[in-house]
Amino acid sequence: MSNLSASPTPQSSGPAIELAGVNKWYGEFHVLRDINLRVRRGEKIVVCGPSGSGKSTMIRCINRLEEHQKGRIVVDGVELTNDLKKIDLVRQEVGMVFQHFNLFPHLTILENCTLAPIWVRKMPKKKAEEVAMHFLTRVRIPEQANKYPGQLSGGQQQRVAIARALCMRPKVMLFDEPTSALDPEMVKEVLDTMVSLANDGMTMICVTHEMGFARQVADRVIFMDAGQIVEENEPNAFFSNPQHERTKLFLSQILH
Ligand SMILES: Nc1ncnc2c1ncn2[C@@H]1O[C@H](COP(=O)(O)OP(=O)(O)OP(=O)(O)O)[C@@H](O)[C@H]1O
Repeated sequence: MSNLSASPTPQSSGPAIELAGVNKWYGEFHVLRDINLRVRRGEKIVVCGPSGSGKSTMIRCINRLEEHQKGRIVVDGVELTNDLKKIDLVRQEVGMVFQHFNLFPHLTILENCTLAPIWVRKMPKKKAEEVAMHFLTRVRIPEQANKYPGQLSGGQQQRVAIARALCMRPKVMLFDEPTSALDPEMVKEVLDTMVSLANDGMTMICVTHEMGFARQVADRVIFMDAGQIVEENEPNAFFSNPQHERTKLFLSQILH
């Protein structure tokens, strides 16, 4: 199993993800306004901003859980269009971890992890189980493999969700507030797992208000407000010298 690092070898050069002039409306509501973002391979981006600023919508557009109406989104060289084959392909390349884990409650932890590799990647069951056990070990819960999600703590369930995403061998991992539904004592165990993925070279976009995590792993912190990227910078400069009044206000609220 030594070839199963969390981060697969990139297949091509160029940015891992590119958003160019991306706009999205929910009905009349203009939720994303001209988003431009290039994410390098191996780069770690932390996205923060007030509630309702469009953070989740932006990352949900990247794996096509939401559809943008204007602009371009390119993932690993493939532009997202309405071509279903391309969408399937992109979903396989982009792992997503949600706030509320989204595990299947009636499947065991092992079955949660092997479902997509078997049905989508057409991996033989035995191999899928071997891969699943590798990643459950990677997130330090191999002994939970035969339990059901309801038998695990929130922190353990979120680590299963991370392992499940890794089993698809994604090139990019998207995290949408992965710790905000957890009790404080479980936050650290999930953040530690994310730090270890970051150290392994995984390309990551994380919507989170865990600013300690941002300081520790982010190459760039992005601040969104009212559907726009208002400010971005490397963490030291972002935290010590925010430029926009909106960013200053936000940081003063969450850092105290
Ligand atoms: N499916 C939807 N239909 C209509 N409006 C939506 C939909 N999803 C989100 N919105 C609205 O779009 C705006 C942006 O939502 P989004 O969830 O992207 O923000 P966010 O920055 O991630 O917020 P939070 O930090 O609270 O999760 C919000 O005003 C929200 O109410």
